[in-house]
Amino acid sequence: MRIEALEVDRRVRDVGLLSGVALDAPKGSMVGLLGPNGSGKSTLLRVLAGLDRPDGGRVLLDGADRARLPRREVARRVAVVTQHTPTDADMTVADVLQMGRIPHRPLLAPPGADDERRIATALEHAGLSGWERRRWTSLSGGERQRVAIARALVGEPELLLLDEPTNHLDIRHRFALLDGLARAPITVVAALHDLDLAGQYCDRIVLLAAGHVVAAGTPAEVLTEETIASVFGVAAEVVVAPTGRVRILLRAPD
Ligand SMILES: Nc1ncnc2c1ncn2[C@@H]1O[C@H](COP(=O)(O)OP(=O)(O)OP(=O)(O)O)[C@@H](O)[C@H]1O
Repeated sequence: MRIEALEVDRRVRDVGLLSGVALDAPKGSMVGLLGPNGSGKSTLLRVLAGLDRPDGGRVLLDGADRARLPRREVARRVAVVTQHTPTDADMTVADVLQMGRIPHRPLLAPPGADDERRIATALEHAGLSGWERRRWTSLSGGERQRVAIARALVGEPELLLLDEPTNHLDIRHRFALLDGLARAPITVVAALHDLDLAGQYCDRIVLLAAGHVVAAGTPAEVLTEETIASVFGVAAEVVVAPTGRVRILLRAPD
């Protein structure tokens, strides 16, 4: 599924959080939302996810205004993982993943064997095989993050919106997650803080600062030493591989 943001504005009590933001994530692409703290990444993801309404502009899903699409259809096709955990309740991991299957069942229908098979597969991909009966409340931060992403994927979405999906993950699981997402035929829009990971895995990058898009394009176009210095105030060494992947070495201030 393709998602586009056209001239999106978002205001809260007359304070502009987003202003004229444009984004285009073609079907199957992985788009990274980058920017300093408070630049508007989460705000934009919430608007893309339909959790907040834009005060101006539009969000299109495969060319159709998302505000006019039936909610259940959007819930079946689009999954969102915010920074808030999916539940505070004392549920099992299997219960949490069953929440991701709800839009795929007739209303009030109980889970079936097919749901259970899909849950087992999603847990296997998350490296959590056999964790169905573990209590959600007993999981570590990184384990919860992997379960939250597995819950999103178990609904087999065409579009996945992720807010800092790697912030609790160890380095091996960061690579495993981004590698899996880059290979999957899903469109992904993810807010990320790790410029080096974004440079290696994203097809396109949208760089925000103070609610505006300051640069958008391929990692090699956006993640230049000049742009990193001016937007983040950090010196970096950027190496672009022949594959187009970008490696970024950040330098500690003297
Ligand atoms: N409900 C609100 N009322 C007032 N200001 C808000 C509200 N929600 C967000 N903001 C402000 O909007 C700006 C953008 O916030 P947002 O959470 O989108 O930033 P971010 O880029 O995701 O930041 P971070 O990297 O710290 O997660 C911040 O300055 C934040 O304080």
